[in-house]
Order: sequence, then C-alpha cells, then structure tokens
Amino acid sequence: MLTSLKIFAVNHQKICRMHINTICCCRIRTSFKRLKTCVPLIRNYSSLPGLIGNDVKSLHSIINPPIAKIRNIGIMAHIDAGKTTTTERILYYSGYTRSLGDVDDGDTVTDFMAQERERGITIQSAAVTFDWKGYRINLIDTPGHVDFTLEVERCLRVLDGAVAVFDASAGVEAQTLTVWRQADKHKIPRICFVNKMDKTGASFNYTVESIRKKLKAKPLLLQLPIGEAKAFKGVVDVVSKEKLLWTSNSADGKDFERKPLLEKSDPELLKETTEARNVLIEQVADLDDEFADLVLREFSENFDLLPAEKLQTAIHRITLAQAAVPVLCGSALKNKGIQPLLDAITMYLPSPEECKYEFLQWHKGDLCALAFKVLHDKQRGPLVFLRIYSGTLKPQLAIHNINRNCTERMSRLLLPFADQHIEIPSLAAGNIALTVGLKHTATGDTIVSSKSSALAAVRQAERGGKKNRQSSEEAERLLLAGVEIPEPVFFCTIEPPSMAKQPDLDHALKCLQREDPSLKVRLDPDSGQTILCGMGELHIEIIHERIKREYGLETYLGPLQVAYRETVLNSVRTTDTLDRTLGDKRHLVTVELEAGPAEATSVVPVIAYAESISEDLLQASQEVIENGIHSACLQGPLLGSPVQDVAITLHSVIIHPGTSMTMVSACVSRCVQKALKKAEKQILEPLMHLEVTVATDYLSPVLADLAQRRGNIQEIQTRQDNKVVIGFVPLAEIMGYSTVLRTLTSGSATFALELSTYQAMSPQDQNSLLNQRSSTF
Ligand SMILES: Nc1nc2c(ncn2[C@@H]2O[C@H](COP(=O)(O)OP(=O)(O)OP(=O)(O)O)[C@@H](O)[C@H]2O)c(=O)[nH]1
Repeated sequence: MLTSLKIFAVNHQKICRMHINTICCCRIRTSFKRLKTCVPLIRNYSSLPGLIGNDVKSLHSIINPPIAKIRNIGIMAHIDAGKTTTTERILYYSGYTRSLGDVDDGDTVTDFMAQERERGITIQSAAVTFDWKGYRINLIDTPGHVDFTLEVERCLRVLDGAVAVFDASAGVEAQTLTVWRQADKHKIPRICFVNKMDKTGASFNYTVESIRKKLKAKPLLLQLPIGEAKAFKGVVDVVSKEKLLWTSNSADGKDFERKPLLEKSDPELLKETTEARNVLIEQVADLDDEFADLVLREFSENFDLLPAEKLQTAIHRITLAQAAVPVLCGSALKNKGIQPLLDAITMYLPSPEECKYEFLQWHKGDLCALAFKVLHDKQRGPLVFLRIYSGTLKPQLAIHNINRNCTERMSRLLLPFADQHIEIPSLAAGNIALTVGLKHTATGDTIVSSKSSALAAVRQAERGGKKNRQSSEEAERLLLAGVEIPEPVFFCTIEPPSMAKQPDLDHALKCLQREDPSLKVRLDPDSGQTILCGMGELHIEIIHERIKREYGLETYLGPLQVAYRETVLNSVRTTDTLDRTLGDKRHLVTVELEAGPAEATSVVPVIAYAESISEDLLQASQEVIENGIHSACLQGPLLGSPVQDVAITLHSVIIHPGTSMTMVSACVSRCVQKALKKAEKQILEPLMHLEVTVATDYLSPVLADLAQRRGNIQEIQTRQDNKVVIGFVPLAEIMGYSTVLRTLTSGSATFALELSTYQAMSPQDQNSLLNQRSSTF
C-alpha cells in the first residue's frame, strides 16, 4: 500500500514536469547591488530569551507557546521591494536584534549566506523565530529573484499566512504577480504592506489601484499614509481613527506617538479617515454576513459607534477566507510603520489551528511534519527545516520518511534563528523546527513517527478517498508530493580542477541538489562531462561560487547554453531488429513502431499500443518498452536535446524466448531514435516573456536593441515616470542582457524574464543554430 503511495508521489512529480512550461521562469536583474567584501559578523544575541542564564522555565514557554498564538508567516514580493529590510526592522522591534541590519551595508540577519551579504539579495530563505506581544511568529524570508522561484514555492507550502511587500513607487511588478499566483495556488491568506512610502514617486493610491487591477484582489485600506515621498511622516489607523507619528527624536523608529484624530487639530485628516472607515465598513459588511447583521442591527445610524474590535474580528475572518486583503503602509528603511504591521500579522493572519489541512485527519494527532528546506553545515552535517503539522518532535527520536520509505534518527532539535540556533528538548505542532542528524531527508519529504503510523495514515487516506475522492487526492498531493520543480532553461559543463577532485565535486553537487532541487546535474553520455542545469544565469553563477566557498573547489564552467527541445512534424513508421549473442544466449527482438506529432503539448512522449499487441506481452514487458521510449526521447537527433510533443505507437514487438528485458528496452529505444531521425525535425526554443522598466529617455535605444534580438513587443505601458515594455524574446537572444541593458540605460532600467513557452524556430534560425553547433563541436 505504501509502495503504491510512493508510486503516486513519483508519478505526481512526472505530472508536474509535464506542465513545467508554464511554471519555469528565470529572471535576470540588470545590476547587482553593490558588491563588497564580506565581513564576518559577530552579533550580540544575548537579548534572546532563553539564552540568558539558566532560565529554563522561560525557555520552556518560549518553545511551546499555545498554538493559537503561533503565526507561520512569509514575506513575499518583487525583487528589491524591501522584504529583507522589513524583516530586519521586524527583528529589531521584536527585541531579537540589538542593532538595525542594513541590506546596503551587508549586515542583515536573514541574508546570512556570504553571497547574499555581498550581493545584497536574498538567495536562500531563512526561517526566523521571534515573539511579538505574546505571539510566536515564525517568519520565513523568501527570495524575490525568479531564478530562486522554487525557494519561494517551497516556503509557501509551509506558511499559514503571508505579507506581500510592494514598492510604493512601482506598485505591482512582474515578480509580485508570480508570487501572488503561487500564494493563490497554496490558498494562503495575505496582508499587503506598501513599503518605500518615503521614496520619490511613492504613491499609495497608485499601488492600491495596481493591487486591485493587476492582482484582481479586493484591498481593505486599514491605514492611510500621512504625506508621501519626502513628506511621509506616519500613518493613520483607519480602524481606530488614530494617527501614528514617528518622531525625529527616535532615530531607530522604536518610539512613536499614537493619538486619536481630533476635529480641532486634524480636521482634514479626520474627515478623510472617517470617509475611509465608512468605506471599509461597507466593504467588510459586503463580504461578511455576520458583520453585516451586526452593523444593520446596531450601528446603521452611526458607524462611528462601531467598536474597532468588531471590525477587526470581521477583517480577520475575511482575510482567512481570502475574500479580500488588508492593506497597510510604511517605510522600512525610514523605520516607519513596522510595529503596526506586526500587530496586523497577529491580528489578521491565521494561527495554525485555523488552517484546515485535510491530511491531518489521517494522522490523528501522530507526528506529521514536512521538510521544506535542507542546509549543509560543515560541522553538523545536513540541517533540515521541518514544519510540524501534528504531534510533537523530540531529539533522539527515530522518524519515518514516507517519500524515501526510510527510518532515521535525528540527534538534535533546534529553534532556528537565522544563523543562530537554540537547542530545545521538544517542539509541538504548528511550529517550525530545525533538526540535526537526518541524512536522507530532502526538501519536500513528509516525516511521520514510524512506518506503522505511515501505514495507518495511508489506510485512513484510502478510506477518506473512497468517501470523497477529490479531496483525498488533493490531500495525498499535499502529504506526499515534493515541491513542483520547474525544468531548467540553462545548462553548462562543470569541471573539477583535476580528475582526482571529481569525487569531491560529485559530493558537493549531491549536497547542493538536496538543498536545491531546481539544480539538475547529469552526465553527458558522449563526453562523460558533468552538466549543470539551472534556472538562470544567476542561479548557475551562485552554485559555482558556493562550490568554491563552501567546498573549497575551484571549478571551471563551460559556456552557458540554452536548453532547447526538439519535436517531429510528420509521422514515420519504422522497424528494427536487435540480434545479439552474449555467451551462449541469443537475444533476438524485433520492434515496429510509429513516431509522430502528439495531438497536445506534452513534455513526455505519448505512448499508445496497437490492438494487435497482446495483453500478455504488455503485462510482461510494458515497463521496459516504455523505459526504452522515454530514454530515446531524452536525446533528439538534431541537438541531443529532449524531444517533446511526440506520440509513439507500438505496432508489434516480437521477442525470441530467452531474450533479456534490457535488450527489449534497447531495441525499442533504437527503433524510436531511428524513426525520429527519419522524420521531419523541428527545434523548439524557449520563448521568454519580458518586462523592461525603463526611464522614458532611454526607451528608444531599448526598443531598438530588442528589435535586433528577435523581440516581439506587445505593449508599452506608462508607470509613473517610467515606461514598461512588455513582449516576448527568445532566451538565446537575451543571454547577458543585464550588462547590455545597464550600458544602454546607465544602470537605470530593470527587467524580468519568465518562460512563456517553447516555440518552433524559423528554418533560417534553426539552420544557423545547427551550423553554429557543428562548427563548435
Ligand atoms: N527608500 C526606501 N528604500 C528602501 C526601503 N526599504 C528597502 N529599501 C531599499 O531597497 C533596496 C532593496 O531592499 P531589500 O530589503 O534588499 O529588498 P528585498 O526585497 O529583500 O530584495 P531581494 O532579497 O533581493 O529580493 C535596498 O537598497 C534598501 O535599502 C524603504 O522603505 N524606502
């Protein structure tokens, strides 16, 4: 039974790969933030509760807060919207850091990897645990760069709620849309934080409109800004009709004034806030029947009498139902608006017990946890981040990994605090834990207490499945399947400094792959070289740097190449016979099949069997036949790229008695390759959806350059003082674009790339690619 569920998990991954076209994306930023030398940080964490003296009792309350008081939260946004700066402020105000980290100075807590500090971007998300006004917040800082989109997806799966951060001068940007869609997919309640209200060009209304239009969300304005850009001073709390001002004598923003708005001192602001509150009440009443009843019954005459708590409770319900999104604003850099954001996180986002995870009913309180991140620590070995859904986790406990069907023992249990970890004796459901000693667990695996508890859960799931097929399948998917892994669009060879170092390189790549499933490694069957496949130029560059820094290996990368695909345009029927004698045994098999275009797009070959093929034969050899077909389609006849959108129909297979199954598979594979070779062939290239944001003055050179890159411009939008060029461009033409764009626009433009589809190359482009390849090799 367990095996069948594992097969389900594996198949599910295959299915995911079939629709990767739409998921896979890559994005290259025009300019890295300041590169600077990495200075190792020494942070003073003595303020961390539980680390002071021997206060075991307080430590106990730290590690096991009531579940209703836990919030598992992520921060998501477009690159540079200010997620890391916001996280740093959150950590500072919650008392866990003593000084304000600064992305620009490279000393943030969550961006703790060396490259992150140097480049100023978040590469790997880090889980951070802290308390705010009696609530335990597990915050996961996710990367904004689309090359690391899998990191975002992986983290979203374990969140109960999220804060979407926006740049007030840009509104909704390309990557915001992607992460918003991912959050929709995982049904995650959200609140929006309009950041950078101090920045020139900041506009609260513009950002709210773009949330409404582009994200198709219903914004609930819980705050209004007091001033914008340079004039930004603070915010108005629409629910309580108070103004929150950060005074200039509190440089770190810790202290602020909260004062009721008065007719005498703030007539205009009061009028504006009253109007906004009335609109908010009407919006909430439209979305929540219970609140609508209350308002109609008791407060229809005067909304001012409606207590803030009643409104807040209804907003909490609406946020949970994802019927609308509360919107707040501030400036993380200028230390304004962060404390109310923390209040909103505790007030409006759900606790773990408010989230309905269907698969929990199968475990009946037994341990069930999901591994969402693996890190390799030189001293401690693999560190696995787990989200505990039910039961309790304890160190020295043997646990069962459902996906890998293995039992292993963790040695230590830690509470994650970026690169600081506190050792703890147990951790209950709802929390995020860090474990030491799990050597086989990889990202996306499900952990339970024992094999028998896994079997019990499987039985429950099957029973549930019979009753309600749909929801059980959904739950199985959640329980067992790994994270959907987009197919890489770039690849290159990687070589160790000497052959003797090949095993070290293999080890490093194995560890990195366990951490980052979007990194693919394969061997070139012809040259025997190791091939690195990644999500983008930056992704591969970072992996290269990590191998050097973390594993001490100076490796050499070959030129970066685009991952093309191949297909066929007509059907070809062919036969092949394999006749080989090994020792005293004769292996003889004859195959007849047809290869042609599939009716619909499919990454894997669509396989069919002619009626003449007997059931008996299929029962005995279907698996090896299909293995042969799949392996033949991995390397197309033109470039050796994977073949897609192809249908294979098997007409006959004649197997001589005593022939080994490996020979059957080899013959099928050879026959498919023969058919593919004979057919009319077509190369498919990755077509990227491109969005370039550029100052109006630089628009012309950007457009002229794109025209030379086979770009197809769809639309040019106006965003504040900038133009946003939206279109499509083949990936092969956009390699190294960041440098070109930087030169063309004096570093002022940014761009986002996302894989749109694989498109057929024109005969002319296809020929020139083939000529180029044949002259290179
Ligand atoms: N003016 C202004 N700048 C800000 C604000 N918040 C962040 N920034 C700046 O914006 C840049 C990006 O900030 P980060 O916090 O690194 O943004 P991020 O979203 O974490 O970026 P990635 O990790 O690369 O996705 C930095 O130069 C910050 O100093 C703000 O409130 N106002």
